[in-house]
Amino acid sequence: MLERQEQISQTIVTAQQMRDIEARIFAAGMPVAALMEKVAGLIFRRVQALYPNLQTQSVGILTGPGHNGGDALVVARELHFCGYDVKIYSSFSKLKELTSQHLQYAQSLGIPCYESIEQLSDCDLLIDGLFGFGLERTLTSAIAQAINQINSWSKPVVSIDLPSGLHTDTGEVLGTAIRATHTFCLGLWKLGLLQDHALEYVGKAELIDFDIPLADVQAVVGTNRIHRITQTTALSTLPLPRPAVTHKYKEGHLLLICGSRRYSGGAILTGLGARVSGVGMLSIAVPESLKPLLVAQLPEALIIGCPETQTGAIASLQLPENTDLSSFNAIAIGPGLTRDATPIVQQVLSSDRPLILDADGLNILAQMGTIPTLQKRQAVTILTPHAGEFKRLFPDLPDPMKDRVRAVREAAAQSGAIVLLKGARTAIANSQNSVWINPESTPALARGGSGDVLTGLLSGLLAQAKSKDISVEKIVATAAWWHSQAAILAGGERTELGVDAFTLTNYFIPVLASAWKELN
Ligand SMILES: NC(=O)C1=CN([C@@H]2O[C@H](COP(=O)(O)OP(=O)(O)OC[C@H]3O[C@@H](n4cnc5c(N)ncnc54)[C@H](O)[C@@H]3O)[C@@H](O)[C@H]2O)[C@@H](O)CC1
Ligand SMILES: [K+]
Repeated sequence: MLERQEQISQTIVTAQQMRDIEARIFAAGMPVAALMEKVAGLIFRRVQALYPNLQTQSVGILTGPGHNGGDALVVARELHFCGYDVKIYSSFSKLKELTSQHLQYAQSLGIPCYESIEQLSDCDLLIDGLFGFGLERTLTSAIAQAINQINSWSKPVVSIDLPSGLHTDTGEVLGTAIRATHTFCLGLWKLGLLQDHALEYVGKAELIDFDIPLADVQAVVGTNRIHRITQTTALSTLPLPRPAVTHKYKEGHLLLICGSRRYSGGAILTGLGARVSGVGMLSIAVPESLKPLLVAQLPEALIIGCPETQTGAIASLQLPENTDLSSFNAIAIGPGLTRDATPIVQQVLSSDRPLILDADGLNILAQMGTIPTLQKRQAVTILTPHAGEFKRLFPDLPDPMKDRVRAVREAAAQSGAIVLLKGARTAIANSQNSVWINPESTPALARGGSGDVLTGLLSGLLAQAKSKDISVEKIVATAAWWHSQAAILAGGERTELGVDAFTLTNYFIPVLASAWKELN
């Protein structure tokens, strides 16, 4: 049972995939009306649990022409039988048959039904069943006006499946959309709910599991999956527990190349991010003048002072005796480098080591020509851009502000790299078309330096990967999960204003320790 829940919780689908899954269920013999009854019953019970004192208040039911409206009408009927004061808004002349039957029955019970949204203005709670994954065109005229009117009331709204007006895949607002307090996503997570620009409409999202057979999910989504990162997968990917007998070089040797005289903080934060990963050996190459600062902050790390350019960037990598790039399990380059360190980025790109590029590492790569440069690499490359860096790296690809998942997928396919596109819902793709989305985060992370911490953390985990047979994309996903969970914990204790990047690094181990305790 737990395994089923976990698999359902990891799956994200498009509208077409959801349609195909439902088609299989109906073809196997499940009656459409029975499924609607079952799903709406589950929604009704969640509404009751969320709003236990509503019996004295009134509930407005917004119904559209399709089965999303049908679901809402079943909820209306159940609330009515439980003694709730229910009102229905239905303004469509043509309804799907099942929806029409439910409306007819609701009216026969004496539930009032209105064509004007104004009649619901005194309701205490609204249930949004206008459109679900069947919405296919931009909303206009009367229905768009009704939605705008509803939003202007600022009442609690529970949206069924999706806030009406959102595109199921891109999360784009099609004209206008309901701003929900809660969204009860039905059966499987819809992709649009995990796209950045949908978030201000979705409210608190939860999944209503209605027992979709896993075989149908598997048959439709196959290997071309969009994964929702969960605590379970993240924890199973971490290099824990360690073997009883080991030593520091067996637990990963990481090289960070970062910092300049102008930007020394980036090097410190990347180092602190790597520290919390638990990596066995940490070496940090910085311009010579930064060495004392780094030694003071990270006494356990081997700080490599390198010759500097006139501007204070690293001029050449001067590794210790008996060490070359092949001594490291992973290399990360970028934070605080400045573009004057271009030759160093070129040097590490031509190495055969797993490589993480961030910040100026990405800007330098963009100047070199992202795709042709990366196609020459044999070893794994991970890019961690925000939207602006993404556009510089991949100027010809779809705008990451519009459809982040499509953008990151194409970037990975064309470059062969694993691409982590930062955002409120960070999306990660590999060149085999698989995608991972981090479903929880906090705006507390929107400040300078938090990306440097992520780069350090991710690099430290990647360097330790040798000791466990786990795919690199899962490690990237785990780093994104851990990073945001630490920020959520920090934000909960200190408010969203209290999570500067340095403070953030103190929350990684507490958040992990409590998740690990829960598991064991
Ligand atoms: N098929 C089923 O039995 C199940 C369906 N479910 C519900 O059914 C929903 C999907 O149902 P449907 O496929 O009927 O789709 P929807 O209920 O999302 O709406 C589709 C209807 O809206 C119309 N429409 C689309 N865009 C429009 C626009 N811009 N302006 C005006 N009308 C527009 C379409 O012509 C169609 O009649 C899910 O979101 C979910 O709520 C769930 O209950 C699970 C089971
Ligand atoms: K809806």
